[in-house]
Amino acid sequence: MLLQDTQLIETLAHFNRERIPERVVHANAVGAWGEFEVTHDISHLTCASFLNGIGTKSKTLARISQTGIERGGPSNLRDVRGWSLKVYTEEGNQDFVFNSTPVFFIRDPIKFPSLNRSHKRHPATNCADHTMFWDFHSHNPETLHGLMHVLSDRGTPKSVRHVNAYSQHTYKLVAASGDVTYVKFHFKTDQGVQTVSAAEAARLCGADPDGHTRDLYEAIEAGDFPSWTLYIQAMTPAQAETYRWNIFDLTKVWPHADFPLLPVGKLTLNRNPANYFATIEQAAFSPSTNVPGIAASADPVLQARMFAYPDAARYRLGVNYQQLPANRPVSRVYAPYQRDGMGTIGDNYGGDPNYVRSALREVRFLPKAEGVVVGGGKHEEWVRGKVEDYSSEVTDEDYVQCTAFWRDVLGRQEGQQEVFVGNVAAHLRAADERVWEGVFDMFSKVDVELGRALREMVTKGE
Ligand code: HEM
Repeated sequence: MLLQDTQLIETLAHFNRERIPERVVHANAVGAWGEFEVTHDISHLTCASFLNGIGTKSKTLARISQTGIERGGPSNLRDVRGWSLKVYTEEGNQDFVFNSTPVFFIRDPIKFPSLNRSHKRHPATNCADHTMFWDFHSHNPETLHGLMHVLSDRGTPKSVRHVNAYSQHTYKLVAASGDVTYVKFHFKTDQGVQTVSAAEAARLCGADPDGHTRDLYEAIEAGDFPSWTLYIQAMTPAQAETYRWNIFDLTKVWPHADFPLLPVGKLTLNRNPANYFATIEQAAFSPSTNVPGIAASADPVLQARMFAYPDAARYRLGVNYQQLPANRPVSRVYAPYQRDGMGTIGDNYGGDPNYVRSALREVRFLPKAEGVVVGGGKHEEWVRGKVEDYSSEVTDEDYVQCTAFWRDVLGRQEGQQEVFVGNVAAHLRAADERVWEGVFDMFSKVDVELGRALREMVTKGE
């Protein structure tokens, strides 16, 4: 064997470099191409062209993931499902990077690495560790509302076709006038929310670890296209000023009785990617990727995410990740001031001026609406506020929606309160006894009876 066998050397060398860093969270996923169609007019709320005109259709790419487990892990593990959608519009890409629970665990973004580490592997044993899971959650009880959703049977969906997706954050819709409406987005599955029991999920993790991946692929191949209906909840800035809940706190829902769901459109997934790595692994989604007419709110977690995702994409896929086929906008983007770098694809703007304000080639920028600042919207950036250290202290008010979930959601579904206590107890029993008391206390604040039932089940080992 000689080094001159170039084909051999190239083949082995390339094989050694096949892996790219997997996502630090949401590594395990399925995905598909699809189409979004506007069914209801909201042009008075947003100038986003893909949302204007009933019947307007846009191409999409969806990626539905599990948060904690590494790439290739069993698809039935209890977890929050991530739900990302890229809409390729004539004004550039619109990314929705949502989750399957209506609320998130934290509201101070610096806690995000801690949250995820407590769900992942212990630094010494390299095993999932229930003690650190409960140690984290019982000492950061703002996480409880999100946790209750995951520990109900919603944490073990039947398939990814049977999950809803929620923005959790408040976003802004911006009208052509610059007027702002605060919204929460909801994609509701048209297949209906369906779940499996904890016991069935555990069985499937062994019997069919790729179950959800195959389910979506085979449904699409068979022409049984899954779909979701997009709704918004809409609130004016004036309503936000006096609303009971801080709309920038994503541990809270807006009850539908206060802000009903308004239908907007329908998403259908109708084509499997020809190649998983090229399309789904190399896709990069970010809450900062917004078209004119959709903008981020002041939610500090959303603001932090707008840094985190492009940063992760540059690390994972390289500085030119926006040029990869899955991420490339379909509309013409002319940005000759962003060029070169590792993995440059295409003609790299040829000899066009690479500095601003050249007389050799005139560049016209989009006209700026009167009073509209970067990020869109007239309203919020004009409000004077006080800059102060952010606090995520927990008060009794934080338990109110947890209690409502326990009594009004689980309590109205036959047997679901018992299922919930059983799910929590089974998980907690595997944790060190030193963390039990804190967990009983936390659940007692939701409902005294819940705390008592949990204590009894865990301590008696029933
Ligand atoms: C401070 C809060 C958060 C931070 C710092 C954060 C950070 C990240 C990072 C670094 C990734 C990997 C991105 C990549 O490698 O391309 C990711 C993925 C993801 N996150 Fe977050 N995240 C946060 C909160 C949230 C919230 C609130 C949601 C849902 C509302 C969410 C949904 C997702 C989804 C769906 C993915 C997978 C994206 C994909 O399909 O490629 N995350 N997150």
